[in-house]
Amino acid sequence: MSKSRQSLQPFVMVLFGANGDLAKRKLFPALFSLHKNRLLHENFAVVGLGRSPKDDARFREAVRESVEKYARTSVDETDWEGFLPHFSYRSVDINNPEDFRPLKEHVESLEKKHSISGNRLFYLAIAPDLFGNVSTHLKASGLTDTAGWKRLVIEKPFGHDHESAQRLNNQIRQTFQEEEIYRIDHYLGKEMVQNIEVIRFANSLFEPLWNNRYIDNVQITASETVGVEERAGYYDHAGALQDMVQNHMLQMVMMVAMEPPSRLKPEAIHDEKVKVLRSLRRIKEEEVDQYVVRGQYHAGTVDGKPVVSYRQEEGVSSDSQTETFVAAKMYIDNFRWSGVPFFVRTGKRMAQKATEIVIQFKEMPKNLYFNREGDLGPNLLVISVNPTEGLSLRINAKKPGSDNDVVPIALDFCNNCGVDSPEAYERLLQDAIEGDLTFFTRWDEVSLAWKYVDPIRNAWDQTERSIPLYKAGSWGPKEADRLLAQENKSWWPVSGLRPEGFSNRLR
Ligand SMILES: NC(=O)C1=CN([C@@H]2O[C@H](COP(=O)(O)OP(=O)(O)OC[C@H]3O[C@@H](n4cnc5c(N)ncnc54)[C@H](OP(=O)(O)O)[C@@H]3O)[C@@H](O)[C@H]2O)C=CC1
Ligand SMILES: O=C1O[C@H](COP(=O)(O)O)[C@@H](O)[C@H](O)[C@H]1O
Repeated sequence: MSKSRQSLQPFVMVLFGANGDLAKRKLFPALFSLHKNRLLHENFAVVGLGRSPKDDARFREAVRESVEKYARTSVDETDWEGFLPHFSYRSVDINNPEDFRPLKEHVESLEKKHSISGNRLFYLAIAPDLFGNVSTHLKASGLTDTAGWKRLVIEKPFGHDHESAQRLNNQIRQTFQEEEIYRIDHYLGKEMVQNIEVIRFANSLFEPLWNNRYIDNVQITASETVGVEERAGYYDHAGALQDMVQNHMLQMVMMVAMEPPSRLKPEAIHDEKVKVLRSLRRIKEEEVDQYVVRGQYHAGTVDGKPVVSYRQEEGVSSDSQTETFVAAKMYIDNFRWSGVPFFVRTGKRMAQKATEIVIQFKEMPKNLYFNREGDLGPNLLVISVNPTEGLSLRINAKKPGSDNDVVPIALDFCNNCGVDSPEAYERLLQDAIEGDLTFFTRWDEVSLAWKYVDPIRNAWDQTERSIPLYKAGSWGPKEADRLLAQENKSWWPVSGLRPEGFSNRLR
């Protein structure tokens, strides 16, 4: 976030879904942080839209409450004066094209009032079945005919399979060009996910080793302790494959595996990411069991508290076969990665909340040294994404005072110890306002990601076998361990690098 305020642009944000959970928990606090850190132009306006009738004063009150509850930055009484007057509210039914005409008049009046020269950011924080209609009505009403720029920020899920995603894309492309579409994957707004490229391409130490000659396997975990929460209506149809693998997990795979881009420009970066997906081995329906494992949590204990099974959660069907856990073995069949398995796993109600990437390097060609257990442990590079952000390089060294007793030591770096990193939504909102597409997903990425997951979904939909269960509070079903055991490997325990664990002490 090194932009100077002079380079910032005035804009109107037209926020569909302004009474919703996402707006409340993420978007208003993100706007507040950007404003407080002087990262928004003084001339900006946000028009919140929802079905519920509300006046501007009530809406500003709701914005204020959400900022007070969820903002990461401190809030002073004096902050409101310069912030809340930028917000207004209109009641709009997205399914009623007539409602878009008064909206257009309102946006034009805001532009006049705040001296904004037509830059319009349309943000869809609404249910996915409304995405297409909004885009169509925006065009028909003339809201997208503007003297400045127009951009569409669209939340996930982008379709529920390749066909529906293609349909949605065709529909929004009637109104917006590809370079005007900002498809959100909030993992790309995370500090350490963005850092992967820097770690790889700014260190001569790593890049020569970043290939199948030196890397044995890659493991990516995104584990959560929460269950389905209040989202059963969506989740019981989506499952972890659609909710996490099609987007966040594959995005992390792409960041680890991509070739260096020719320039640090969105097109060049997206081109390299897409090449990874093109080389990603597609799994045929009949091969799914070889490569992918699913699971569903049953009752157990998480963080010391008893929790119910997935099927007992409110809104979940009592015989649901929806997966709340997925583990997959992926191969990227190109020169760099041929033969290196990428193991990914994600699940709800697991033992610990952690997103972590482990790069396991190959063993030495010949071991001169041994540790107490026998062979030396491999070198590991652990990129901790969430909740602690950091890096840990595990190497072997002589135990102080011993002859040749070798112990693993960790060279640790903590990115967010004592400092707060910006929230993913802050970064992404700022990028969308500034027109930087780098950390949004391009259509060909989304399309190829669906082509990877669709056969898996089809195989699971057709199987008569019941879904394997795992105990809430565990690391998932046993089958996930077998996926690695077939390759003579095992999951590294999630280190969940904690602030107090950061030191280059002997482990
Ligand atoms: N919540 C989260 O943490 C995350 C959400 N997302 C995605 O963000 C999007 C929004 O999610 P979320 O905020 O949880 O959803 P909510 O259900 O909480 O909010 C949806 C909003 O849409 C409005 N709305 C519904 N129907 C209409 C309509 N016909 N016309 C106008 N407005 C309408 C509602 O307005 P009103 O209340 O006035 O009827 C409500 O404010 C979804 O695509 C979701 O998948 C993605 C990642 C995380
Ligand atoms: O997109 C989603 O991500 C969250 C997990 O995000 P994180 O930033 O907390 O790791 C997940 O809970 C949710 O089901 C999914 O839709």
